[in-house]
Amino acid sequence: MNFADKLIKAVNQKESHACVGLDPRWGRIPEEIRNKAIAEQGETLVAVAEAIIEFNQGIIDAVAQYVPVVKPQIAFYEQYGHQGIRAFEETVAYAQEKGLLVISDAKRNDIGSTAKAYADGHLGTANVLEGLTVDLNTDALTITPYLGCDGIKPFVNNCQKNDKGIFILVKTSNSSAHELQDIKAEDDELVFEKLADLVDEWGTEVVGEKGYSSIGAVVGATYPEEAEKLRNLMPHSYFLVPGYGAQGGGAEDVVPCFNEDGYGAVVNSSRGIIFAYEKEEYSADYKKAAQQAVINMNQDINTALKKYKKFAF
Ligand SMILES: O=C(O)c1cc(=O)[nH]c(=O)n1[C@@H]1O[C@H](COP(=O)(O)O)[C@@H](O)[C@H]1O
Repeated sequence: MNFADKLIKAVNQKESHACVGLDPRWGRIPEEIRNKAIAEQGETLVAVAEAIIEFNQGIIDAVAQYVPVVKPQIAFYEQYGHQGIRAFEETVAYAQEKGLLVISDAKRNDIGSTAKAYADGHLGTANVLEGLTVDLNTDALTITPYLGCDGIKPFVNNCQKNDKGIFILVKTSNSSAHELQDIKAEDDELVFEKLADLVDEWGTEVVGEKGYSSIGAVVGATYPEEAEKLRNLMPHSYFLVPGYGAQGGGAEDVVPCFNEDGYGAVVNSSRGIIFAYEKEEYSADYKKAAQQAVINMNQDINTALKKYKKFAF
């Protein structure tokens, strides 16, 4: 099944457009988890990996019933070397075991021949031995577009071949996004609009039964006006929408990322969910807090969609 169809099926099952970002920060993992890992493994990177794995598994158990997809950002793992990568792999495997789709947020790209290695590692099978599986193998991957189409093709090929998805950075959520993305390109079109045209074009071969392509776009919740334009430029692309919660984006801000059919975007929140236990209004138990935060986020988004879109849960 095409990735976009898989995503929509999962969205329908959970009645949720939310994505939980698994971005663990050592100092914000509950103290009892950190202390236990250090007691068992000493002050080592093995302890760091064990703490991350236990924390993530707790979050996954708490939210799996309520969201279709999770997004581990690989920077929070690879900073701890091979132990961090082990934690990433075990997190991905656990999430998939619990029926969640996994977007690997690794923002990859390179010249075509190197991009193929990235594509095979994250969205396929490294071509070494028959039957060898790759533990980084996720359902979708974030991609930077800077190198042009030869760096994109290997990812698109693997999406087609292996029913995977990609989300290409089009309009990012950060405050300096405009420095490059809003530069005027040809015909007064801005760079991010030109990118949107390309994403739409790259997606034409990978459209699923529900009318959405597996070639998606990253569009920040912090730019609702631009999102409206982008929705029109890429009617068949699914959007990954970061910036909700900790970066200030709210439910009304993400509405323009959706089509009238009530689909077309998954909204990510990382810190707002996984560290909800630090806030007074939530339980001090990090799992209960994450679960409540996700329930609130679903309600928030579904209510806003009901108000503005023809179809919604
Ligand atoms: O590709 C992304 O996911 C991404 C793109 C973007 O434009 N902005 C953005 O914040 N992200 C990621 O989305 C997550 C946002 O985390 P919170 O701000 O904690 O919700 C982080 O993993 C970011 O790396």
